[in-house]
Amino acid sequence: MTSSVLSFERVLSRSVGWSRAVRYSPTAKKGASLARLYNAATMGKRERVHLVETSPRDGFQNESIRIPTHIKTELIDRLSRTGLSTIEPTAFVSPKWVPQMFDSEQVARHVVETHYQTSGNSSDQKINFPALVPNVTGLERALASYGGSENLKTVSFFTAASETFSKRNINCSIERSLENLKQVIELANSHNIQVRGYISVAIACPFEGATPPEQVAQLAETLIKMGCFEVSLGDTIGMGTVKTTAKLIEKVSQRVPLNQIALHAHDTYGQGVANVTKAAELGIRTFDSSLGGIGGCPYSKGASGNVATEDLVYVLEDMGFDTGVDLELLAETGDWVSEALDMPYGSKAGRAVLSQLSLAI
Ligand SMILES: CC(C)(COP(=O)([O-])OP(=O)([O-])OC[C@H]1O[C@@H](n2cnc3c(N)ncnc32)[C@H](O)[C@@H]1OP(=O)([O-])[O-])[C@@H](O)C(=O)NCCC(=O)NCCSC(=O)C[C@@](C)(O)CC(=O)[O-]
Repeated sequence: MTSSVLSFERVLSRSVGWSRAVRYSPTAKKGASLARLYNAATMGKRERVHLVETSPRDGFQNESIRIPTHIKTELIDRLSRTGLSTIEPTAFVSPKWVPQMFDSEQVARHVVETHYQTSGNSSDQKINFPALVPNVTGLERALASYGGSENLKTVSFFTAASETFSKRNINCSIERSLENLKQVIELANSHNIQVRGYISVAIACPFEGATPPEQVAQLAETLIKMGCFEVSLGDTIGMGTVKTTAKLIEKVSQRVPLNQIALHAHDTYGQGVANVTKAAELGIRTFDSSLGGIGGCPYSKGASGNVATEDLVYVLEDMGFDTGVDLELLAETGDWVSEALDMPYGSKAGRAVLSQLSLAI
């Protein structure tokens, strides 16, 4: 059965590529179930790329309306069923600075209750839910809300490549933020928690202009030497192009191994997918993204959303990578959250998948 289905799709794939063939065969419903067969048949054979879903945190933090906690938690629950292995649920920053994070404790508690203890669903427990923390106060809050390091496996710390952005975002110099990181790493190490490091404005800063790649490379090396397991390069205002992204990766990879570098692309100038594609060609295998491309940074005027997760799944699968993510479920979730928040659904790939599905009904 499986082989005949696969041979049917093999024919289609000659013209449009495997992943598209299985997804977008003449009957999209059939295509979707064939996609699952294809994924099962090729599991472990395609190189894995790791997507870090940031919509509940990065996506929501910039929204001016106060998003009810139940929408945040339902989004996390829905995302957890799509195959994503890392979902950043919330940030333990000051709600005076980012009012949307008024309910970090409740969101974290929901994650633990639903996905670690009571569900008994082992697949959910494979998901990592890292909390964003700016300092040791944030880490302490995260530890308390997650019920300890048994549940909190990873935290993400953030600093910036420009002094002005650092001051605006976290109210301190880069040097001071590294002192905060030192404290965070000390406490995290004592609990066996791994620390991821974000570097904002890695390509351009809204206040200081283009960021010299060498400056980012040095900072990235410092973060790794201090104990971060990975450094995520944030194109916070989405000004990066294929050219500047490639230059950045070239410089950073001279100091940090490629497997410890992630790209956090924003799509402000419509370059997010192209930049991720380039980075993947250059050997990056971890990408941050946000469902439906929602999001931005409250301290960077005009920074629109992250690159859409749906668009990345579409293009990376077509490049032959295994994202582990079900694009159809993702698109349905994107559609749901857009409706729940009364905003347009921002992923083109997601919209196309949904329209194919509605045609097939
Ligand atoms: C960093 C702080 C907290 C410094 O804020 P501050 O006011 O300079 O902090 P402070 O250390 O002077 O303390 C002042 C008060 O804040 C409290 N405080 C201190 N720390 C915390 C904490 N963790 N949680 C809650 N409260 C905290 C502290 O307890 C004290 O309370 P008070 O005595 O006045 O009642 C503040 O500037 C802040 O929260 N900034 C938020 C920045 C933010 O969330 N930005 C968006 C996320 S980063 C991002 O989106 C970029 C990224 C990662 O996605 C990558 C990219 O795209 O570039």
